[in-house]
Amino acid sequence: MGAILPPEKSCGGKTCRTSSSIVSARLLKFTTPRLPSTWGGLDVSCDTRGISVRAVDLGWGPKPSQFLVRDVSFSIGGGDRLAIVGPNGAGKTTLLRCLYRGVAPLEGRVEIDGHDITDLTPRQVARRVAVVLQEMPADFPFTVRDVVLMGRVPWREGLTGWTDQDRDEARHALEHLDLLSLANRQFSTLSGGEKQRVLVARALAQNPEILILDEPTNHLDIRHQLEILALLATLRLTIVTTLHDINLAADFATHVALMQSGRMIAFGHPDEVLTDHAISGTFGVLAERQRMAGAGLSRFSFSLGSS
Ligand SMILES: Nc1ncnc2c1ncn2[C@@H]1O[C@H](COP(=O)(O)OP(=O)(O)OP(=O)(O)O)[C@@H](O)[C@H]1O
Repeated sequence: MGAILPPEKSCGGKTCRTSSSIVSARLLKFTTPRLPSTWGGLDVSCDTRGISVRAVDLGWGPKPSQFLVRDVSFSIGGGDRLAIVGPNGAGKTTLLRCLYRGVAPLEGRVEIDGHDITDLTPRQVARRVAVVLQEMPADFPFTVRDVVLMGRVPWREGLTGWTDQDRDEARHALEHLDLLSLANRQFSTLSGGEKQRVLVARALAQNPEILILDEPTNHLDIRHQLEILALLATLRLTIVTTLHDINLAADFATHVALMQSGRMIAFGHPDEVLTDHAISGTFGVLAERQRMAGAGLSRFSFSLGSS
């Protein structure tokens, strides 16, 4: 199946070939078992590239006698998309925290672009890694534009105000997430799905090389789930995301990590990791991959049978 290449356009003074917004992301078919690899050759900030992420024997817990994740090792390259899947409480969010330096590992290390993340300053990390978490700020007395501009904080020098570049990057991100019409709305008045898109826009305004997301499809209806993942799949960033929807993970990711009880029990290509046997055993359900008529599509169906 051929890739759909959006036309080149000028945005923020740069020429980019990118899905110009989430609206055009709607054109991207998200029903294929695997996104065509050429879709990964597009980006939002036009000149950004993803960088590698490596975890080596990683372990963390609130105290040394209580590890919540342990012995986690994996490696992905620049521009790869890793989906972390697993049951509730498996340690997915905890692993993400280690990856963006939200906590310091008790064991092992995380490397980005070959550098131990603990050797980098918080600002250096913030310039390379953007994070979209599940928790939403409740009463946030800022407009959508202000929230997205906050993504530019790591790039601010001293006490200077926002630069033209900051405003351009924020506008660029708003445009890509189809949020320009909401730019002057108070963030607190938005729906859950709209807030989610704003937080993704804020992360993109940060101009990161790695984007880490915790359940980015939470709060989104089916259409917006497909749109946001299709948009993310066009980025040239390295993406690490947790996803509860196995079918979305299979479609979106170049790599899948399966977590159970704080351990990464499988890592690799989605077809290798997401097998009936592995999903059934890990989630305690009866999972069955069903081939769909035409186009070589397949989908998991789930039931509460004995696994
Ligand atoms: N700071 C902490 N102190 C003690 N226990 C914690 C802490 N943080 C998380 N946990 C526990 O560790 C386990 C893993 O939590 P985590 O949020 O990483 O799981 P998850 O796989 O992301 O779950 P979910 O799919 O429900 O979001 C859970 O049982 C959680 O209650």
